[in-house]
Amino acid sequence: MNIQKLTSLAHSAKMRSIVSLFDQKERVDDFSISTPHLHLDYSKQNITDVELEQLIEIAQGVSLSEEITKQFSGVKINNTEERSVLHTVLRAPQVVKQQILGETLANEVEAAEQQMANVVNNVQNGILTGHTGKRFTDVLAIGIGGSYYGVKVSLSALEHYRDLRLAVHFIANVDGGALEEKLKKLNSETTLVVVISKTFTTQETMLNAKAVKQWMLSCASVEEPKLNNVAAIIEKHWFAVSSNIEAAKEFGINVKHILPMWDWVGGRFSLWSTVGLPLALAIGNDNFNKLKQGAYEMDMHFKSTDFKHNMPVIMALLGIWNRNALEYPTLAILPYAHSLRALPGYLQQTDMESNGKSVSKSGDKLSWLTAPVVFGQEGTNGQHAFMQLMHQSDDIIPTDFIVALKGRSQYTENHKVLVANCFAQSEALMQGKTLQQVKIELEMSDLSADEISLIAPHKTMKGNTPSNTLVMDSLTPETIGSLLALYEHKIFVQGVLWQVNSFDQWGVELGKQLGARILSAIDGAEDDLLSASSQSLIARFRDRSKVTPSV
Ligand SMILES: O=P(O)(O)OC[C@H]1O[C@H](O)[C@H](O)[C@@H](O)[C@@H]1O
Repeated sequence: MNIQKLTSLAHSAKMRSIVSLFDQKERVDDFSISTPHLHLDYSKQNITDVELEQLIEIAQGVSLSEEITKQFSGVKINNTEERSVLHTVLRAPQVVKQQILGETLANEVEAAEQQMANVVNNVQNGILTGHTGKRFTDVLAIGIGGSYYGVKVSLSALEHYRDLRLAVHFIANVDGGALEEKLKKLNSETTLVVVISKTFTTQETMLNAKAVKQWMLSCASVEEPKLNNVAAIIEKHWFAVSSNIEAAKEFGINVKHILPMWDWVGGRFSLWSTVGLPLALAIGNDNFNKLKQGAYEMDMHFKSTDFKHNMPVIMALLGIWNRNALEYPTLAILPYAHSLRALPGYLQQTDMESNGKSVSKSGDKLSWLTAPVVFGQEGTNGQHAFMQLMHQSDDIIPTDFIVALKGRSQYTENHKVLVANCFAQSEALMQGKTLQQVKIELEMSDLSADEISLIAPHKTMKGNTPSNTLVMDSLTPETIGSLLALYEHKIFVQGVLWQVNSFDQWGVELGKQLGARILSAIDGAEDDLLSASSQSLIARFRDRSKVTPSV
């Protein structure tokens, strides 16, 4: 990436006000893009036509079009793991699957989709039941990271589409308190369990799965002594989604209940695969397919639209502009929809786990910074908390505002207020309030000149915070599919510009390895290579929890 070019371009941008850019008459039209399900207004970004053109040239300079083609056609762009990155193929029509994957693999994928659709139909129709013949009323999905966030965000976004006979619960955290709280609410006789783990080795997921198995078996032995047949209970109630079929079998899961995953679909992009089972159980096959259709439409837009009118490309370039040219280190995600409350968490994983890197694909140290720190919360709650800092500290925090024009509840007045708050915040963050404006306002009050001088600086707002506003008509499977695919592609484009491998996560791996070492140390193993701080914390824990050495 031509970082010098970016830095020199940013020189004048850093000095000017975003508001002044609106002198250009057609700015709102020129700085907006519509796709079948989404509308992006990026006119409140601190950027001009000319600068955007230069950014597009930078993108062309790293052969972005060719990189897009490589991704969609299955070239192994995840070079450190020698893998293709083909989540997009999962939402494409069968004929495209055949072209990209070849006939045999495409047929396997189709068979897995059919298997999943059958499970959904059979659970919803009461053909698949628990071991006592009762219908399933609850689904407990056990998984973490990419085997959790995508399903979680879509399920809360599409709550209105949920089959009310079936509630879906998640266990991701390894905290036993979370597990206990969840299990208290469940009836083991009518609970279907799905263990989602691509590797089927993730410590948290495996530990939780074992605990839930134990719970289910102990409930059965208390309530129905005659039916205390371990294999039958696990066989009927348990499902697995994994690419490690052997490990799932070993766990005791009925082979017919194991749905395959593919190593060419990364965990954080896997919602479109059989990982979506708990979601499909909740919203039904038709709606799940509509979600995929919405994503596919975004794929088509991304693949076939020139960069200037390409929503993911433009969002990516704006992100690069804010991060590397204007040097803003953070990105706020503010969905003005309670149903999208899980979006910031989901994007923290997809964005930061993908692009939080500092070496290029060929292993060279980069001379620019990559992914911003992503954070956020549902609006309007954030307004009554961290947004104070966004208005008045000297840090500028670029923001994505996301809102649906039509609400889903009967409380139309609430929805109007919600939307008004969304639009008001982007305006306030851009306009700010000068000392002069505050003083004029205060002069209308009873305050003395001295009091005005004292209070006025406290009421000024810096403004000039850039933002995108992403608007959809309403929250539907298609719009949510499009929205998630939009961010997937934005992240991909940024990875290409930053020249990183967006599809590995070695940093997370280190945490996993050290987690195992610390666990052994807690169990009594000597580990002199651990820091004095960690050794002391381990000793304190052993002392307080009376751990008996097992090694
Ligand atoms: O699906 P699993 O194999 O259990 O992996 C779950 C998660 O593990 C790690 O945290 C990875 O960084 C994630 O990308 C992955 O989604």
